[in-house]
Amino acid sequence: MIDKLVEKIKKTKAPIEVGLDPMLSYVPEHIKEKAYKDFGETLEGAAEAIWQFNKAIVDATYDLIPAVKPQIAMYEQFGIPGLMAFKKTVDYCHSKDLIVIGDIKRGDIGSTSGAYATGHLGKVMVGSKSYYGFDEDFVTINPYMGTDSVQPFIDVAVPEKKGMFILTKTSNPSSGEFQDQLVNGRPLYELVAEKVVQWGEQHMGTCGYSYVGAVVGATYPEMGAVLRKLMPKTYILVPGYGAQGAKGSDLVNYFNEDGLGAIVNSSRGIIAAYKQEKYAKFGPENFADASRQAVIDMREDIGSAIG
Ligand SMILES: O=C(O)c1cc(=O)[nH]c(=O)n1[C@@H]1O[C@H](COP(=O)(O)O)[C@@H](O)[C@H]1O
Repeated sequence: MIDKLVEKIKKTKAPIEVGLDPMLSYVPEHIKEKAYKDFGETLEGAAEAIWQFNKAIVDATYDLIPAVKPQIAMYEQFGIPGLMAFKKTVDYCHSKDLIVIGDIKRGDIGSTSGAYATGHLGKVMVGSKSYYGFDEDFVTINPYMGTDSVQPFIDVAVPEKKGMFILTKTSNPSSGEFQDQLVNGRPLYELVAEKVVQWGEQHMGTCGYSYVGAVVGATYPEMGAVLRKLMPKTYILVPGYGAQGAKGSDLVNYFNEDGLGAIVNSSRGIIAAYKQEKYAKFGPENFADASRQAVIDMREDIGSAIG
C-alpha cells in the first residue's frame, strides 16, 4: 500500500488526504431533512446523514486525491449505526480506488493490539473461514505503550502489504506536555522517531519508503524539519493544515528533495469548506463543489510552497 500511495501521489500531484470527519453540524439541512424523514431523528438517521454527506464529498473529490482519512470517533459517537456508516465509507472509498487511512489511534498490550490490528487491517478467523473487519489500508497508532503494543500491527500489516502511521509529534497545543520532555537530553518525540525508523526498516516498499510511517503535526514546522532528517525513509502524515492554522509555507520541511515523503491531511477545511467566507458562494446545496474547490486550492498552496 505504501507503493500504491506513492504512485497515486505522483499521479494526482496532490500529497493530500481528505479527512472524512463528519459532524452533524457540518451536514447541510437538506441532507439531514431527508435522512430524518427516512430514518427519523435517530442514531440511524444521523448515520444516514453523515454517510450521504461523505458520499457526496468523495464523489466530488476522488479524482483529485490519493487518499482519505476517516476519523473513527466521528462515527462512534453515533454508536453501531455510526460504525456501519464508517464501514460503508471505507468500502465506498475503496470502490473509488482511494487509499483509506483509518484514523483509529489504537495501541494496547500485545494481545489487545493484535485484536485491533486484526479488526482494522487483517482478517479474523471464524471456524474455517476468515473475514475482513473494517479493512482499511493504513491505521494510525499511539505508541505510548511501547514496542509490544506496536509489533502486532506490523505483524498483521506486513503480510497484507498494508501500513500504519505512528504518532510522533502531534499537532495539538498541549502535545509538548509529554512529547517535548527531555529524556537523556533529547526530546521524547525524537526518541519515538528513532523507534519508528527501527520498527519500519525491515519493511520497505519498492518505492523506498517504509510500511511504518509517522504522524507529525504541521503546526510545529521546526520540529518537522528535525524529524524529516531523522526519518528519511518514513512517510509522514501531516495533520494541522487549514482549521488548525497551518499553511502551505509551513509544510516545506516535511517533504524530501524528491517532493515525496509527506501526505497532508485537511478535514474541516475541506468537508466544511462551504461554511467558510471564501467558499460561501457555493451555498449549502453545493457543499461538495465547495469541497472540490478547497482541494484544488490546497493542492496549489502546497505545490507552490514545495515547488
Ligand atoms: O492522527 C491524526 O490524524 C492526527 C494527529 C494529530 O497530531 N493531529 C490531528 O489533528 N490528527 C487528526 O487529523 C484531523 C484534523 O482535522 P482538521 O483539524 O479538521 O483538519 C483529525 O481527524 C485529528 O484527529
